[in-house]
Amino acid sequence: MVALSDLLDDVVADVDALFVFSPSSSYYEQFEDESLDTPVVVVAPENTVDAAEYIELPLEFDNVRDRIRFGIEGAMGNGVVEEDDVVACNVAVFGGDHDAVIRVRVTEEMRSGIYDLFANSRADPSVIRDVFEVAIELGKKGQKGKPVGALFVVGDAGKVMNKSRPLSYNPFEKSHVHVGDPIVNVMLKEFSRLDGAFIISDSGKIVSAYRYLEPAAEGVDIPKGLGARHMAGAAITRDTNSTTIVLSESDGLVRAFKGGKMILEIDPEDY
Ligand SMILES: Nc1ncnc2c1ncn2[C@@H]1O[C@H](COP(=O)(O)OP(=O)(O)OP(=O)(O)O)[C@@H](O)[C@H]1O
Ligand SMILES: [Mn+2]
Repeated sequence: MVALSDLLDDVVADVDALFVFSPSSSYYEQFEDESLDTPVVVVAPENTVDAAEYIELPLEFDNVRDRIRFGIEGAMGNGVVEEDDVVACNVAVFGGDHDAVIRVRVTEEMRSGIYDLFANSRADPSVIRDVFEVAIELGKKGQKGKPVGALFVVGDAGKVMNKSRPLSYNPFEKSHVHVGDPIVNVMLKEFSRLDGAFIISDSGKIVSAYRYLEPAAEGVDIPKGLGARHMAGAAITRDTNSTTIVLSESDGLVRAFKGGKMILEIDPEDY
C-alpha cells in the first residue's frame, strides 16, 4: 500500500535543482531554509524575493511546458544546470497557488534559442512572442493550404527602414496597427504572399510591409543552403539592433537571427 505522499517523493527524489516559478515572498521563505541541500532557482518576471539563482521570465507563458522549458533554458545558459541534470519544477498550472511539481530531465534539445530570443532582444518580449506566433501559425497552416515564406524584422525600425527600400506601396503607411491584434494577424498572413519583409517597431507597430532589405552581408555566417531571404534576414540583424524571425517556404522551418547569427531553428509542427 502506498501513501499518497510517496508519489511526490518519487517526483522529487535525487533532483539536482528545484525550480520555483513566480513565488510570493511568503511562499519562497520556506525554501530559504539552509537545511534544504538542493539549489533553488527562481523563475519569475521580477526577482522580488531576492533569490540568489534567478531567471527572468519576460512573459507569462500560459503553456506550462513552454514556461518550464524557458526557465530551464535560461538556467542552462547561466550554467546553473546542465544536460542530464534532473530538476523538479514547482508551478501554478491553474493560476494562483502553486499546485504542481513536475520532474524534468534537462536535455541539450532544450537549448532551442528561445530564451535568447526573448530575453536579449531590444523589442518588447510580448512583441517578439506575437510575431513568433504568427510565424509558427503560418508555418503550420500555410496560406490557403500552400506553404509560404515570411520575413519579419522586429525592433530598431528606423534604422531598418534606412537599410531597406520599398518594393511596392506600403499597405501600413497611415495605419497604426500593432502585432497581436487579431485583425492584424490576418493581415500579416494575407500579405505574407507578397515579396519582401515586414518591419515592426520595438513596441509592435507595423511600420511597413514589402521592404527589400539591403544590409551589408559581410561577416554574416549562417548555415549553408539558406537563400536570399535568410541571408538578408540575418545580415540586417548585424547592421541594426533588430531581431528577425523567418519562415522558410522551402523547408517550413522558423528561424530567428540576432547579431548576424542564427539563434533559433524550430519546426512549427513540433511547437
Ligand atoms: N533582401 C531581401 N529583402 C527582403 N526580402 C527578400 C530579400 N531577398 C529575398 N527576399 C524574399 O525572399 C523570397 C525567397 O527568396 P529565396 O528563395 O532566395 O530565399 P530563401 O532564403 O531560400 O527562402 P525560402 O526558404 O523561403 O525559399 C523572395 O521571393 C523575396 O520575397
Ligand atoms: Mn528559396
